[in-house]
Order: sequence, then structure tokens, then C-alpha cells
Amino acid sequence: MATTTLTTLAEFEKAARQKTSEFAWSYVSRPGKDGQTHTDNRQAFKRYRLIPRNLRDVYIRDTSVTILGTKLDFPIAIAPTATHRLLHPDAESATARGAASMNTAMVLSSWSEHSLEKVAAAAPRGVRWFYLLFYRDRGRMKRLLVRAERAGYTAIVLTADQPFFTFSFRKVPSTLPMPLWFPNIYLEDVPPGALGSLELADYFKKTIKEAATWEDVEWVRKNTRLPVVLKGILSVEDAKMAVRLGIDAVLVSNHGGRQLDGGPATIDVLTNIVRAVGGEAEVYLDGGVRTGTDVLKALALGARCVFIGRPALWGLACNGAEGVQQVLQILKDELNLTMARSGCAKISDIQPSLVVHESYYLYRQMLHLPRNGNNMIPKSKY
Ligand SMILES: Cc1cc2nc3c(=O)[nH]c(=O)nc-3n(C[C@H](O)[C@H](O)[C@H](O)COP(=O)(O)O)c2cc1C
Ligand SMILES: CCCCCCC(=O)C(=O)O
Repeated sequence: MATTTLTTLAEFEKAARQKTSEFAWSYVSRPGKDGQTHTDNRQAFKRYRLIPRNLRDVYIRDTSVTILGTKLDFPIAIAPTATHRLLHPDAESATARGAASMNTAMVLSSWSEHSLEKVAAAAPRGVRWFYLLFYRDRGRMKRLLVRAERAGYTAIVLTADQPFFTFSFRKVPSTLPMPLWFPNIYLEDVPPGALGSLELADYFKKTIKEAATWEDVEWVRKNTRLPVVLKGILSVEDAKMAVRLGIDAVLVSNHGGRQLDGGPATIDVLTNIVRAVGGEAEVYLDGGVRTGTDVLKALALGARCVFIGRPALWGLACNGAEGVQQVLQILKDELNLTMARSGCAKISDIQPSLVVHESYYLYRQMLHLPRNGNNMIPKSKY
């Protein structure tokens, strides 16, 4: 199917399903445990309603935003995800090209199958951040920080919500086109092809530091000149701790519902995290972002930028770099149109007063109060 006929992310998801092996699809789409958090990430967005302001001059709109000092054309970037080669032979290099062509950022996972240098070379003008794993050997972490800095990555992302890796290499089928290969992780001490799938799990157990703590975060903060983003923050306490340690940005995330199941949807905790951070760090969100209205809601509730995980992989599976570009273009266009329809000409016009939680209406109904929109809309001349 020509991907130019696909006009929504839901259509991309369907098309990607058809193009992808069963193993790859189950890996990409799998939620954690029963999938409660995964489902809620989507449902929760629908529980927020938009109260538009009309008859404002929105003829010309500007979706650009600056994150960690870098200007992006729109506030939607790509979250770190592993093993892109399962979806397309050009792997993370294609994803990076897709993101760069749209002038947005991509976070490269340590679990990428193209090395961080190769991905940098594939999209030299792109905005790239690097997700660094915690290793038992700090020397290895230091060397990776230096490599990322040299290769032009402009921020380091640490993931707080994954104390253990539960991916089972015993489930990797022998029918994969090539063995999985993680050059950022074992390039240094394992020659290509030296480890079979079954030995990988043991290698990772010995190398990667599980159950990392704030002390590890602090070490990274002190050992790089790049800004540090802490991903996987859901509690006010952790957000405040991140600020105390001088973290530059927190990414409100539940790992797309793939880690702790039963936790909250990210959009539901966003407001409290934004308040807790109090402008001392930038705040981003990921988890279930699938439409331009989702983006607008997250921005209205205080996120400076949102990230997508699976949707970028659907684009990659369907059409490589171009597919990633198309997915981003759809979201950008939807955001642009939603901004027009809600009276916002620029990102800073997207204010909390645009969004009301559905419980507001239920509450007013219960108390027999008039339901006339959002009381919080600030007074303005118009
Ligand atoms: C296939 C897959 C692999 C992922 N790999 C990583 C990873 O290596 N590091 C990480 O911090 N998060 C990883 N994540 C989580 C994403 O960064 C992100 O938090 C999540 O996908 C956002 O939710 P969404 O898929 O609903 O957009 C992964 C997610 C998926 C679906
Ligand atoms: C093939 C190794 C996968 C490591 C874990 C990546 C990840 O964070 C995920 O959610 O999956």
C-alpha cells in the first residue's frame, strides 16, 4: 500500500502491522502486564476537553518551539526506542533522517542497531539526543558520554523507570534476518557475531547496572557538559529531586505502559509535575500521543514538547525515513489545524484555560450548576 494514502496515525498502525513480522510486532506493541497503563495513556487524553477561543487572528500560525536551547519546527520529537532494524533494514539511520527532514529531535536509544556515530553521519544536520544506559563500569559510561558529545549529540537522556530489563532473548526466533547487534553496548569488547542470542542476556546482566539510583544520575550530571534529561518521572517527589540535582528537563513518561502496570496515564500527572518543577527545568511528556489534539492538550497542561515512541516505528516499518517523516508531518498538520480551531496562533498561546477535564462537567451536573465552559478562562479584551 502506498503510504501517501495514509492520513492518520491509526492508519499507519494498521499498515505497519501488515508489513511487520509477528515477533517484531509483538515486541513493539506489547504493553506491560495487563496493559492497564498502556490503555489509559490513550483513554486519558480523551477525558480532557478543549474549550476554543474563536474569532482571534489565527490566519498565520507558528508551531515552532525551543527545547534545551534548540529551535524545532514543532513540539513533537521522537522518544528512544530499541532495535529499529526489526522494522526496516536502514534502522535508526532512517529514523534519524526522517526526524531531521522535519527539523525535529530524535533520541537515539543505547539499544540501537546502528552505532551512535553511524546515525549521526546519516543525518548530520538533525537534532540528536542520546539515551545512555547505566553501566556497572563508570569508565564505560564516561567513554560513551565522550563519544556522544563528539558525534554531535546535544543532550543525554537517562531512563528512571526501568530498574530491570525483562526482555527475554530466549524468545528471539532463529528466523530473524540477522542476529540482533547493539554496537553502542558491546562494540567495545565483543567482536561482531561473537555472541548468540542466548548469551546476550548473560552479557547484559554482567555489564548493565540494574536498579540504578539517584547517585548514578548525579554522577552523569557531573560527568558531561551536555544537558541531562530524566525520563520516566511520574511523581512530584521525583520531579523535585531531579530539580535539586540540577537536571535540565524531565520527561513525564511511563515507558508507553511497558514498565510498571497500574500507574497513571502520563497526561493525568502532568499538571502536578509542572507545578512541582516550577520552571526550574523543562517538562516534556510521552505516552499515547497519537493526534494533534493530544499534543495541544499536553502543551496546554504545561508540557514544552511531546515525544512519540511507537508511531515513529509504524512510519519506519511502512516506508523507512519517508514513513517517519509522514507520521511527523501528520501530527504537525493536525497540531497546526487544532491550534487554528482553538484560537492559538503560536505555541505560547496554548494556555491551561484551553483544557477542561471531563470531571468538571460531571461535578457541575451533580451540583446542578450551569455548565457553561471553563471558569478559568482569563479575562481579555476579546
Ligand atoms: C519498541 C519500544 C522500545 C523502547 N525502547 C526504549 C529504550 O530503549 N529506552 C527508553 O528509555 N524507552 C524505550 N521505550 C519507551 C519509549 O521511549 C516511550 O517512552 C514510549 O514508547 C512512549 O509511548 P508511545 O509508544 O505510546 O508513544 C521503548 C518503547 C517501545 C515501544
Ligand atoms: C532488545 C533489548 C531491549 C531493551 C529494552 C528496550 C526498552 O526499553 C523497551 O521498552 O523495550
